[in-house]
Amino acid sequence: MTRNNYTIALAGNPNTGKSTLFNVLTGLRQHTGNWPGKTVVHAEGFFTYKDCRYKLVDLPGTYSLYSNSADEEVARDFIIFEKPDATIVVLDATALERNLNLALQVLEMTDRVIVCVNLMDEAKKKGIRIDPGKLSASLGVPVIPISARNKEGIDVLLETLDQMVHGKIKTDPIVVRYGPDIERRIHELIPSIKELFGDAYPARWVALRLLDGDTSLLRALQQRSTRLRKEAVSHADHHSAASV
Ligand SMILES: Nc1nc2c(ncn2[C@@H]2O[C@H](COP(=O)(O)OP(=O)(O)OP(=O)(O)O)[C@@H](O)[C@H]2O)c(=O)[nH]1
Ligand SMILES: [Mg+2]
Repeated sequence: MTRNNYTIALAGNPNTGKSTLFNVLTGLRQHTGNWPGKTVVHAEGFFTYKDCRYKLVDLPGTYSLYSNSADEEVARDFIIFEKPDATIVVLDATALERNLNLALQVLEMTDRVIVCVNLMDEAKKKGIRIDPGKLSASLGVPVIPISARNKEGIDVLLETLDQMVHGKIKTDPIVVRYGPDIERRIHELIPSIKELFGDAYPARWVALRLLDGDTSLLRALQQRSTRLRKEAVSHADHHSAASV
C-alpha cells in the first residue's frame, strides 16, 4: 500500500523566511516579520500536491540544535522523535556561511533533507552569487534557490519534495569529521548506543551529543525509551490476555 500522507518540517536560523514559506505553501497566516524569534512553538498547516497530503510544521528559528534553549529543544525533538518524512532547511542567501552551520547539524540528524536557499532576490541585489549545483554536490542533498516572499522557486521545491517522500532521491549527506580523538570516541560509543536504541536514532549524532555532555538530550532519550518500554509491555499484556 502506498502512503499519501507525509509530514514535513521547516527548520532554519531565525528570520530566514520559514514562516513566509510556510504561509505560501499552506495558505495560512503564520506571523512573520523582520525580527527574530517570532515562531516560538511549532505551528502546523496542511497542503496537497499531486494527490498527496502534506502536514507542514514550522519550527522555531534557532542557531543550533543543541539544548541551549526551549526553542532548540522543540526543533531538535521534532526532528529526532517525530522523524518527519523530509526536513526543509531554510537558509538566508545573504548570510549563507553562518546559516550553513545549522544545515550541517540537521544533516547529522537525518538524511531526508532539502536545503532551500531563500532571499535569492536580496542576494541578487547585493551581488551575491550562489551556485546551487555546487552547494548540492558539497552537502549531498538537493539545494533549491527560492524567494518565498515573491513565490519564486516554489514549484521546483514541491516537485523535489514529491520525489523525496517517494524515495526517488537518494541523498548522501556530508559527514563532518572531528579529528582522530573525537572520532575514536564516537566509534567506541556507537555500539552501546545501537544496543540501547537500535536504529531508532542516528547513532553518530547521539554519540556526538553525549560527548558534548548534552544531559538534556540524555534525559529526553531515557524518558522516551522508558515510555516505549512501558507501551510495549502493556501491548504484550493486552495480547496475552486476549489470547487466553
Ligand atoms: N526580500 C525577501 N524577504 C523575505 C523573503 N522571505 C521572507 N522575507 C522576509 O524576511 C522576514 C522574516 O521572515 P519570517 O518568515 O518571519 O522568518 P522566520 O524564519 O519564520 O523567522 P523566525 O520565526 O523568527 O525564525 C520577513 O520580513 C519576510 O517578509 C524573500 O524571499 N525575500
Ligand atoms: Mg517564523
